[in-house]
Amino acid sequence: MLDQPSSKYRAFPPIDLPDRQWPSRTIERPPVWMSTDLRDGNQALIDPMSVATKLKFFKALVQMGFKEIEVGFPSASQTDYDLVRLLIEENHIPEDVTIEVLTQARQELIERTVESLQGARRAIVHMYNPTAPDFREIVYRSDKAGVKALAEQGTRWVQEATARYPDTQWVYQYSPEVFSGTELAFAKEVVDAVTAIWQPTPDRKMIINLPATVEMSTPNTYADQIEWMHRHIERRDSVVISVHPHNDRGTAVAAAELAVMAGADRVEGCLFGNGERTGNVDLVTLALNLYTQGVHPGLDFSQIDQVRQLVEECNKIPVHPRHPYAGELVFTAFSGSHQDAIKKGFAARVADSYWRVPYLPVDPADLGRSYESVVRVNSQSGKGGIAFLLAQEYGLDIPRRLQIEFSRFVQAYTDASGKEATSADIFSLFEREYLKREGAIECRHIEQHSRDDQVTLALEVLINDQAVHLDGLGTGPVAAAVQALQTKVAVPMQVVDYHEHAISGGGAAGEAVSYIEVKFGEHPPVFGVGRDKSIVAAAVKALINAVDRSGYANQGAATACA
Ligand SMILES: CC(=O)SCCNC(=O)CCNC(=O)[C@H](O)C(C)(C)COP(=O)(O)OP(=O)(O)OC[C@H]1O[C@@H](n2cnc3c(N)ncnc32)[C@H](O)[C@@H]1OP(=O)(O)O
Ligand SMILES: CC(C)C(=O)C(=O)O
Ligand SMILES: [Mg+2]
Repeated sequence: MLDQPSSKYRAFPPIDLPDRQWPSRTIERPPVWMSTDLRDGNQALIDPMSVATKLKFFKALVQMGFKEIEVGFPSASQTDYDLVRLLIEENHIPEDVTIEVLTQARQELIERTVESLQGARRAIVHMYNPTAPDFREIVYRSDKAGVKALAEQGTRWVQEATARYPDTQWVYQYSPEVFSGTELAFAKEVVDAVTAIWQPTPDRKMIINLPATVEMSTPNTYADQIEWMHRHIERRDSVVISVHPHNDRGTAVAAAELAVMAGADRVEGCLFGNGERTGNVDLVTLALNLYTQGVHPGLDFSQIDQVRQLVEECNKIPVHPRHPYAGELVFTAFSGSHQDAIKKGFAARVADSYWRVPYLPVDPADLGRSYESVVRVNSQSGKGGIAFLLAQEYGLDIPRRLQIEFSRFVQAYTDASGKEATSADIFSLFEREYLKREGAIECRHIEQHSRDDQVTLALEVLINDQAVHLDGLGTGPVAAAVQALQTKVAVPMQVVDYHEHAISGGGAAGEAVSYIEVKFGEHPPVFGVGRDKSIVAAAVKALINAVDRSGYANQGAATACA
């Protein structure tokens, strides 16, 4: 039993912002994205990345469209230092991409950080110091004045160090670390003091990053904090407001979205939410959330599986199968009613219209994911999913009542195995029962002649391994085949439904398939299915399959042979 928390934890106090504007805003364009996979993400890994791995990750981030990438903490790690040198010396940084590096507000670290960036065309130097009360009191044994003085002093050190390399276009980023827990008036005081020293202008902006270093409140409170800063800080037109939400409460994505509505221009995060503890905000989810609202995020996740594989390989951390957009199972429906709705949604789809497939917030094809994974069949599934797989993968558009009949075979199979039935399993069950049934009656040869609206059929069939010749006459091939076969069936046969179509996909493309539903005497109808290059042969095979499955062929054959 959990202890009573009220004497141990305090609620985060609400922000006094009665005229808050963000709740009625919408996001109409993407923020500037900054990937900190190679810094915040990397510092949280069990095995931090090597230079080679970081380079591979960096190139992939560039490919995805990131224009700002935090590549490391070069004063802390030789690997990070070497990576920065490699990126610059081997020209791996495209013209429109800016690398960023992090440093504490310590002079020797700042000097080495700036030194690592020598020769860069443009670079962001990111300095941080914690400003929240717990950090002032517990970690730094300091006070507000001391923390503010450190921010100011650090900014001057960055100014002095960068001035030594005038060929680089320097961008300064300051983070009041643990902004999420800092008194707003004090956060503003520190930020204003920093911008007063750096003197950004609208043409030479600096970045003020307001991190939820630890996520401490509901996302609306973070949005209030951001809107308050957006409305109160000095030199707002010369500042890019950036947010850096961590996910301690599991609401970083919501916090980032509301923060952008509240005035943030830029979002820092990691792919799939890697990062310290519960991670940084997930940039993939944020970007694709925008995409599904009709706003292009400016990042390319059109091959999401490849992105996921790369990140899993570099971080050595798996992406959860239910992770939004990218998880292995997120475009998979197992349950019958979901499959049914998805199948109907795909069937009703009109090209170039808005996406309206029930249960699927995004078209898997937009993320390079195939439809085959959309529907998977287990014992929770119904006819809809089974029919969907047969249609998508084998081009079989089976009629509704046949779906009901066939789903019983699949249900028996999944119940017995306790496992998922793959589309190959389902197709093989379908073949075993209909298309390649090894029954008592089999078609060997068909000859058709037409005259005066009448069709004559000559059939060679095997009944219980005996060759039999049958003739039939009718208004069409199906009627002629019924007449031919009736001589071998003990009860009257009546075709109650018939469908045929050409197969457009799968291994049988170009063939025709016929579905026939036949009533035998007073018994419930039975389906037969036939497939052949010739539509007549497909129809005859379907009828023979129905006769065979009905069980009356044996009786009829016995009678005929007698
Ligand atoms: C929220 C974040 O993600 S912040 C980024 C965190 N990332 C990292 O720390 C990864 C890389 N860091 C490191 O490798 C090391 O911390 C180093 C090399 C930077 C520094 O190492 P050390 O000098 O051994 O210090 P250590 O790691 O113990 O840091 C604590 C000291 O730094 C000081 N410090 C911590 N952060 C800052 C800061 N932002 N500015 C100034 N001083 C700071 C602390 O007050 C403490 O000082 P003290 O030793 O006088 O008490
Ligand atoms: C360095 C800062 C921005 C950080 O990672 C954090 O506060 O979480
Ligand atoms: Mg962080």
